[in-house]
Amino acid sequence: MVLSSVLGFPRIGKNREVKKAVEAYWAGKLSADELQTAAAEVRKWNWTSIKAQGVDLIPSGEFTLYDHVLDHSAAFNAIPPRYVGLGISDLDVFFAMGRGRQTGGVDVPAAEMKKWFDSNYHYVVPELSEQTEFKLNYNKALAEYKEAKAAGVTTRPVVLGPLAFLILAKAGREATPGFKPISLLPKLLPVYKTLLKELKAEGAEWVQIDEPNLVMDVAEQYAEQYASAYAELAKDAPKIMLTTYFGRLGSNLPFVAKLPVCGLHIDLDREPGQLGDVITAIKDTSLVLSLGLVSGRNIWKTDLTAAASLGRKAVEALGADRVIAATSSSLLHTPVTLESENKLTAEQKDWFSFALQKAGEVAVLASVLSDSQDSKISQLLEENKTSISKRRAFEHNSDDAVRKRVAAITPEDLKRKNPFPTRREAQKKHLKLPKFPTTTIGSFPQTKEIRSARAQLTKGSLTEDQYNDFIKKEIDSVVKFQEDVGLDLLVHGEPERNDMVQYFGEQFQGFCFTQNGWVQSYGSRYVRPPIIVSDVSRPHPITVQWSSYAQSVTKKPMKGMLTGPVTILNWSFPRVDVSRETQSKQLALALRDEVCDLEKAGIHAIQVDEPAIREGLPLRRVDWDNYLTWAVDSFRLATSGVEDSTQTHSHFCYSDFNDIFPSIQRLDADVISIEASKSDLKVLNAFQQFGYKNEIGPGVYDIHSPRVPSEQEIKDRIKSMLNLLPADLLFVNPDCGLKTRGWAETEASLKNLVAAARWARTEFA
Ligand code: MET
Ligand SMILES: [Zn+2]
Repeated sequence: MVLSSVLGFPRIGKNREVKKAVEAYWAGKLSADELQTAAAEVRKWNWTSIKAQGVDLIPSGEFTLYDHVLDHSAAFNAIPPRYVGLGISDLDVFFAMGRGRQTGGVDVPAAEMKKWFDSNYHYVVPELSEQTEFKLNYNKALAEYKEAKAAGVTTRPVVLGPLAFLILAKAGREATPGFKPISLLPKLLPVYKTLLKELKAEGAEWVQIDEPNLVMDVAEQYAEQYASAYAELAKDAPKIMLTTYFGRLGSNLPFVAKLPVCGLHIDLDREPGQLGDVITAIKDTSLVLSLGLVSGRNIWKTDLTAAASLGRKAVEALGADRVIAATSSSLLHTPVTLESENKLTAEQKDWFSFALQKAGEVAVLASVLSDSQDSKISQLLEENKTSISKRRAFEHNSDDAVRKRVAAITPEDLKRKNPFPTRREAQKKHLKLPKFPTTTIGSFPQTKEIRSARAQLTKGSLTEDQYNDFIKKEIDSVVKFQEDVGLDLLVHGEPERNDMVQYFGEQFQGFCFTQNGWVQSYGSRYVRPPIIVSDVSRPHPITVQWSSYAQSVTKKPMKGMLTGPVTILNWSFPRVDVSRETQSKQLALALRDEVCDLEKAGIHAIQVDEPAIREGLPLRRVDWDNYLTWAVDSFRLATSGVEDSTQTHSHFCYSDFNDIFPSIQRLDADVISIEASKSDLKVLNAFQQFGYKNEIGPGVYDIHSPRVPSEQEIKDRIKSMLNLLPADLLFVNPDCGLKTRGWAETEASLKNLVAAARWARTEFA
């Protein structure tokens, strides 16, 4: 019989219970016990709900209060020395690593965060060195397996594999130069062995071990380590389901097929084409093949008929007992349940399926593949066929004007009028910025008042006019604040935006929105990605009224603020009937009109944020060029309609530039701001090495943490930046927007930032 399985479930709670509990705990309003109780309730709801959908293999252990990679670091005692001996509880150490801590005499920044493969989820990067002493501080997989059992649900525990853990890790500050985390594999394996042995002793039949790096080029060089590690682990463990996702095994398949595990999971949502090769490679083994047929990354209802016909190939070749119908990856990238949506039309609701509905889909698929004679199953399959054909009919309704405009794009549309040096002179005259100009990345604290005004507008208790007046007052005070603090290039603060992507989606044609479609981005930060459902266009100017209002209340230059085409695409749930490239170009054209309108309205610095360009990078290098070409072209299409004197900015919240540097250069933004505060400044070497000539603002402090950087810290930062970058190219700014911060720390931090920039002006005059 074909079994069904879910690889992981959203850990945020149906009503964002986890966010609420975690933040209440941080605020001192909830005790640690109360927090754990709230978390346990969410876990129980997840398990019992997945079970009620008829799923056979239900995940446990992947739940987290912050990040699942951080859970592993904490459980394995991979705690960097700066978080040890602080005299705080283990739970607080865990949160200190995730978000930094600055209370009661303790002052530690957060550990580095990175994007999880090509998703918008961020994990906390493990930091290892020769001194790391792995031990199993606690067995989370075991604890949650038992907890589920007590709740009446038998689960398949999930752990992140040892190779993944080490490949995702970085060398800590204590490590000697040249240290490679992977060298710790022999020291780490005993911990995994204990963990797995305990699971087995407790009766766990299967364990899901995630090794997502197996879909990347990097895995090939570790073929031997995978082999020896799994040979070791398989000795005394539940049956291991080696789990890959987000891509194809490709060249790694030959060695993966030989690993001594009991099952292999592959992603057929992203890479349906790999099924044939995988079947051939494992046919003569006894491996169980888990088919990722239901997308863990998107929200479209699965075409069950198509999925079943793909699945049938595996059943025919391997037999039903060796096949599992599964989600392609963990469902943590999808919202919890469609049941929470009351505003979507019946037509729209019928297009989608969220995590809980996807659990139902794998159960139906497994029944179909097992040739179930159950009339309920055939009825569900028929209903699914009807939904899918209705959606196809909708998809065929295109916006011809938009399609024609995309088809008519010429190389000239992608070019500024003159090269950067010429533009720079024009901009200097126009903007009159001092040396080491200070600016921010755009957003200022999104306070309770702002959120409540927005909620009142939605409810109708504030009229549109009242709301607009409120936003204007907000802009007044943010502008005044920046003048008082002494910043040079101002922003309006983005108070009108619920989210940098959602806001634009709401103004564009072609999007649809959920009320509760929250997805975890990092820690307790969740986003609600818009859904692109049809061709995209801009029916009217969007930000012009706010930016020009802001400019009207100050003499200092105002920077307009837009979200870039690639980021809007990557942070939305895209269509699957049209290529991402086409969707990106449609967005770029809509934004190009907005950029030109801003310029016409007297805004001469315009920032188009592309923080998501990098995470959209395909996982295999051979696929990079194609993506980078259309991604960079989209940015250029959006930004190149302006005069030389208009300064274009872009912003990225990451710092690993080396491998995509030529593309960053090809964006040809006049100024870019990047994250450089949490990582060391090695990143700037690339700018030096590649001869980057445009202006650049490497973030001087980390805004993801409430910690206030001292003036001295920022001066030191600037000083070390100047070792690598010419003084006349340097902007001074934080490393990202301030929307998640409070006013008190924002004011203190920016005052220090301005003071440090002023010091630099005299010091390096
Ligand atoms: C995630 S990048 C954020 C950029 C945006 N302009 C902001 O300041 O919030
Ligand atoms: Zn950012």
